[in-house]
Amino acid sequence: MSARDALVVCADAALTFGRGPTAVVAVHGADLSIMPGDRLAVVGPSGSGKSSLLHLLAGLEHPTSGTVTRPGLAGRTDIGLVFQADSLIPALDVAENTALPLALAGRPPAQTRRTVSDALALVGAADLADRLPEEISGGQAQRVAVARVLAQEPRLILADEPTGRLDHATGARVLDALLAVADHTGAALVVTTHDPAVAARLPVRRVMRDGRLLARENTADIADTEDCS
Ligand SMILES: Nc1ncnc2c1ncn2[C@@H]1O[C@H](COP(=O)(O)OP(=O)(O)OP(=O)(O)O)[C@@H](O)[C@H]1O
Repeated sequence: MSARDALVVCADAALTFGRGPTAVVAVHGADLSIMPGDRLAVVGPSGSGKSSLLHLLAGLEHPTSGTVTRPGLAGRTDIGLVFQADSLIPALDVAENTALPLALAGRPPAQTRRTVSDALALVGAADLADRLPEEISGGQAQRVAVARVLAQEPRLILADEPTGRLDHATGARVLDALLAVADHTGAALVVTTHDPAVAARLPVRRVMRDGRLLARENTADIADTEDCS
């Protein structure tokens, strides 16, 4: 696969918040390519710049210097985002929340219904379809957020601390759902986490420390982050 096949390419991409003496460099010149089918964990302690890097990949932030390009993506709809929590719309039930990207894209309701029920079944949330977000647990809500991404069929899934507020067992189910959805759709998957156990579920790991993206699969550094959540 060549660089032209990359979904996203960060070339010396930096992100600084503010100016002058109070400026915070959240990401120092990061070089990173996300290729189709990649499964990548970005692991590091709180404040190390993981979310900022993910926002650069997603185009939610523009690099202060360097570049972020998306040669292999047609547009924002090719990117599915999963955040830490609270991403469901309270007034919509689980099925409606899952259908939202499709409804916004103008997909016919009959086709949407089938996709939504398949997506909810894949993440183990089929029985929650009629419930409101306030009637389900945090872990269930995260699985619904993952189902919503599945319905969107993106080429790249970016998940920012998707298990951050969950206990280990619940977090593991959310990660199962993310991996199942990535496998089902063939999407590349990038997960940020401060939890080495979550990072260990993905085949490639990059450590972030003080805004710097360290070398691939540096397991000693991953172990070092264990107490830094
Ligand atoms: N909008 C912002 N304005 C100013 N500084 C910011 C902003 N967003 C992030 N930062 C700073 O950038 C640095 C990196 O933050 P970031 O949220 O990317 O780290 P993180 O590793 O994702 O941490 P966490 O796991 O706590 O979310 C931190 O010093 C943070 O305070």
